[in-house]
Amino acid sequence: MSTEPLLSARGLVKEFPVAGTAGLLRPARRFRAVDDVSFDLHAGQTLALVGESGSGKSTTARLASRLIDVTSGAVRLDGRDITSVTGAELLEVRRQVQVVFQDPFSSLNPRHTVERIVTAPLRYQKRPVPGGTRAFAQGLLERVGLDPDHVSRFPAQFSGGQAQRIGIARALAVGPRVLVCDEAVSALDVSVQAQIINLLRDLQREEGFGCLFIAHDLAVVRQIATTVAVMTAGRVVEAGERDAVFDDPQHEYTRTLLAAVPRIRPEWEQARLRNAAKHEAAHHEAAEHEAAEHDAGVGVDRTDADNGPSAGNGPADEDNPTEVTA
Ligand SMILES: Nc1ncnc2c1ncn2[C@@H]1O[C@H](COP(=O)(O)OP(=O)(O)OP(=O)(O)O)[C@@H](O)[C@H]1O
Repeated sequence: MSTEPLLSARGLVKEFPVAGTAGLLRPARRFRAVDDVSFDLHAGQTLALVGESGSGKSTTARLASRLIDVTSGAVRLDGRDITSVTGAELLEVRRQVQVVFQDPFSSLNPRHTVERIVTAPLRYQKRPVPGGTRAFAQGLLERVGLDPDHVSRFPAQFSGGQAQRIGIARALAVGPRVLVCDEAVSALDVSVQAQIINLLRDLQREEGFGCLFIAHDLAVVRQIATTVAVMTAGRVVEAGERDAVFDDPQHEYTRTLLAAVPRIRPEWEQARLRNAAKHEAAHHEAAEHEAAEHDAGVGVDRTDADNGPSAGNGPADEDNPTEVTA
């Protein structure tokens, strides 16, 4: 790859204090969750971080998006170290690097309309909403394949897949250059996962963002990744082009990980997937029905949607209740 990376990490280390180890004479012990991780992400490409639970993928993603601070190492956006920027510069990093979380429902405020949710990043960024909040929100919904007339609905009126589309719409609102998807399809049924992956691929083609895609499911990674970094115990043990890693794994751990993936889904799992797809369709229908009744009978109070105190979707934002800072 000859072009400069959009986002790069060099020697990332993150240590957390180990609870209950400090005493009067003993300093707190520290656990190294990320240990000397480096990677490059290029515009228009998807780098997947894979590995078993606890291998340090999410912590790496959080370091790369400045949701938590590094213990040491550097994260560069367009060649510029962002690990210690503050104020307006950090705000700009937050605009350029947006995150889509695993559980769409817990990352969307249930008391806010979709219109308010997807435009929150603009308020956080203190930017005007081009063309007015409603029209802008409708445009975002269209871009992620949702009905623009549903802007006044609440998260509970959507299925899991639709809710994740809302999370993606919110991330797109401020024109990010990097989209960090932290297990963004893991909570969804497999048929819905495929739809969201297609959506992400289409959006990436249109917008050219780089995508840091965190997943433990290798079948999902194979569908979306350009390059893959395999993590275990906080370290990257193998990295390279997707097909090279999948077809000719060099590290023993990668081989073990790949061997654990069933190549052909057994009949019982195919049946489960068919049922899950049916359930999702039924949920859609029920949600549609409920929403139609709601739209017809209940006035939606949007008085605080556009005028409230500067809401946003930064790490401590009310629209992102699951986000944490260390
Ligand atoms: N805030 C924290 N304080 C202490 N330990 C943490 C913290 N965040 C993560 N860890 C630990 O760091 C290690 C890596 O966690 P991380 O969530 O990055 O792994 P992961 O590969 O994303 O796994 P999963 O898919 O289960 O989230 C784990 O052992 C985890 O318990």
